[in-house]
Amino acid sequence: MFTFMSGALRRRLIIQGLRVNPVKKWFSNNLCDSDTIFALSSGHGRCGVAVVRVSGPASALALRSLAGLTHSRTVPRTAVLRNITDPRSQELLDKGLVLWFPGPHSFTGEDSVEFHIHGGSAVIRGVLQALGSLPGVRPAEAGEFTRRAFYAGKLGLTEVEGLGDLIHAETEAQRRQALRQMAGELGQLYSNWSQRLTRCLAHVEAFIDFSEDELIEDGVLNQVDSSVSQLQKELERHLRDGRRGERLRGGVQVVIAGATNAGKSSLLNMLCQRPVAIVSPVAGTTRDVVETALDIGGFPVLLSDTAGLRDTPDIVEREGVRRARERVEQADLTLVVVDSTHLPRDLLGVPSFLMGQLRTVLHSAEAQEAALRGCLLVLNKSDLLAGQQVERIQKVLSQTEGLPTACLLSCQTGDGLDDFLVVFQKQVKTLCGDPLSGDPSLTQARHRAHLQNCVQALAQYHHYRDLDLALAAEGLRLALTNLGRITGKVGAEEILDIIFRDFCIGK
Ligand SMILES: Nc1nc2c(ncn2[C@@H]2O[C@H](COP(=O)(O)OP(=O)(O)OP(=O)(O)O)[C@@H](O)[C@H]2O)c(=O)[nH]1
Ligand SMILES: [K+]
Ligand SMILES: [Mg+2]
Repeated sequence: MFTFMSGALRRRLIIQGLRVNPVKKWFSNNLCDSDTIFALSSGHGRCGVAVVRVSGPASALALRSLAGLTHSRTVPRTAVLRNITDPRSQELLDKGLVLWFPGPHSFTGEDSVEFHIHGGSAVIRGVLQALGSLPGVRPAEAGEFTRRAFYAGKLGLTEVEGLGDLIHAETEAQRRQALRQMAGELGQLYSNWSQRLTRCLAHVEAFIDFSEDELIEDGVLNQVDSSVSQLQKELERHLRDGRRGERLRGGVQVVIAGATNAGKSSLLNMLCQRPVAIVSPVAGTTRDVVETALDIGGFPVLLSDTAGLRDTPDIVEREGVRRARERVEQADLTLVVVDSTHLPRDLLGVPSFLMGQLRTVLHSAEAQEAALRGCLLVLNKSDLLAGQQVERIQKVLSQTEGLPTACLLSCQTGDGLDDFLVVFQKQVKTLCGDPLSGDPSLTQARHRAHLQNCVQALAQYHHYRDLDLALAAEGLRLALTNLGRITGKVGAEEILDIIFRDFCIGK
């Protein structure tokens, strides 16, 4: 469309900082990239095989010194079984597999070597010390391999984060989400938005520069308007995801709450299958928040048991109750536990009794609809009910509207546990969403903040569009900067520092 744009305008865009990459400056200020680095890349502790990774210009030297291989005569990316010796003493350290990855076709983009050795601590120490004795070779800092890969353009920031998440993934669903992000789907989504925005900005700039000379077709700005509105819609939809991706990454916060002695700690112990919390007939046993991580059908859950809610003169218990309330406020899902032997004998009174319990736990006069959706009722101690009572209660509940799903169970006998788990899993799954379907999810608060700024900046465009086109363009530029911060195209030093700091050595 604007073939004339290539000259002056493009230069201006570059001067205004759109293509300048501050990452480079930051990198050279902070770490010396001419060093060759090494680290144990497999886990610590005794194991069958350990992987030691080397990256940087002296990798060929490491290959020759420890494995007696000349890089030019070694087949790239192919394992060879070699004696591994200490170059200082020529002492045999181990016999293992050696792989040569000449740059740029390596993870970091630099020359790299991998030593797959036996996992004993003396073997590992010997090889690491031998590498450290070579000139220009030093131990890697946390996350340095990934940092180099990022710098070499092998990974975008969202992919780096995906890789970090993959390393830390503990459940199936977390692994799926992380793999998807690492493969670049989230990065692609954001890059696509960036490209569209860049185009919009270029058109507005062109309009500013050339419309007076009538070199520009009418309707260009209208086109930009509709592209920006469309982008806004997509961004807002992406943001309106109910925090599913972030929840799946960090774990669903599930809080067990209710009156004292309802059996909250018993429920926690039953779900974890170990005695995490103290159970006793003494009301007010639990005071601290007791937290454990669980895998519920492939989804991560952080389950917290809390102090029983009651008024008490005991200051320690009162603090426990305060903490319990705080947790309930922050919870994604609250399991409200009720001692079912306390249900009114007249079953018609059951719904209003339960509503009263919910109000106490959720701490609002109206147990609001939204709060109720994040709730499950657990009617515990069903073993103490007379035979037909269970069915009668279930019947009343099935005919009542406006209450959250209720499950009758016994933490003593395990009756009703399977049905409860089905309901529980379903709720957790809804809260996390399916990591494989639809657009990839937003996984980090960092992305959310930048995207929100981006939406605001787009609003700035609309606001100034008819008042001052230069300010409107500034809105687009700001939006673009924020998208760039997510993918690392516009590097802010602090962001990079945080991301790489969270990595382990050797990754
Ligand atoms: N019969 C029966 N007893 C139960 C059941 N669940 C818990 N109990 C008993 O109820 C008492 C209280 O159980 P806890 O799990 O300590 O109750 P809690 O809600 O954690 O109590 P606080 O921490 O004091 O608020 C204990 O004596 C448990 O053995 C159940 O399903 N059936
Ligand atoms: K108790
Ligand atoms: Mg307890």
